[in-house]
Amino acid sequence: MTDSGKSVVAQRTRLKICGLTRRTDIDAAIAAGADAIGFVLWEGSRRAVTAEQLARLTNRLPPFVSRVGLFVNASAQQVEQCLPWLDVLQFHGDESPLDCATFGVPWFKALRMKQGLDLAEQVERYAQANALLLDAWVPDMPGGTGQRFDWQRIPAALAPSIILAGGLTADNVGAAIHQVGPYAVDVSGGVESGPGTKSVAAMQAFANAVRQADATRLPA
Ligand SMILES: O=C(O)c1ccccc1N[C@@H]1O[C@H](COP(=O)(O)O)[C@@H](O)[C@H]1O
Repeated sequence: MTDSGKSVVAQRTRLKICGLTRRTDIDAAIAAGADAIGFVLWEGSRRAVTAEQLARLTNRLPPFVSRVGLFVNASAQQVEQCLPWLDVLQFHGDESPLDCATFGVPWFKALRMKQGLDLAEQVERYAQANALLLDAWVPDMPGGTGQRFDWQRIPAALAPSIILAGGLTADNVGAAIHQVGPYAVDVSGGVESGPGTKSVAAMQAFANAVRQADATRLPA
């Protein structure tokens, strides 16, 4: 029970697989059990897709799989042209809360965990976000670096609402779930076979590791 008297139900960890560029990889990600699939709409990425590719890649997906569009300091026009094919927006740049909320679509704000970042201040600043995504900080890189950060920096009270990202792999995601207990985990580089392409085996191994961790942490 919480202080408010509401019971807290431990939930399974949601899974987002990001940086998809091929329909075969999307089908395999969904078959592995992804709740959300991510598309990088920032041309600086080796995983970038255009709005035209996004439209093709998301055609006739099964229901209940969220399509997430990742942007880095994009113009409103760039975001708007992708909206018909997206359920959620993920912002990885210097977007203000107003920039993020302007489209009337659920959104995440990525926070890069630079040393000295005042996380409490950022949580307050982006209070209207549907979720905060925590990623590693690497100089001059907006994200997707394959680097981890120190998970001990995540306050326990914040953990159940965050999306944990940054350097996750099938080998470390179980420990991450046990240590942090995030709402969701997000992986890109850790399930790749090459620049912008995914490994079916790695996606399955990652999803299995998430389920395995949940099986040992949640009530049967
Ligand atoms: O994937 C990218 O190329 C990317 C580019 C710019 C910002 C974010 C990007 N990816 C996101 O970064 C995190 C962590 O990725 P990784 O697992 O460490 O490779 C994740 O949310 C990706 O969606």
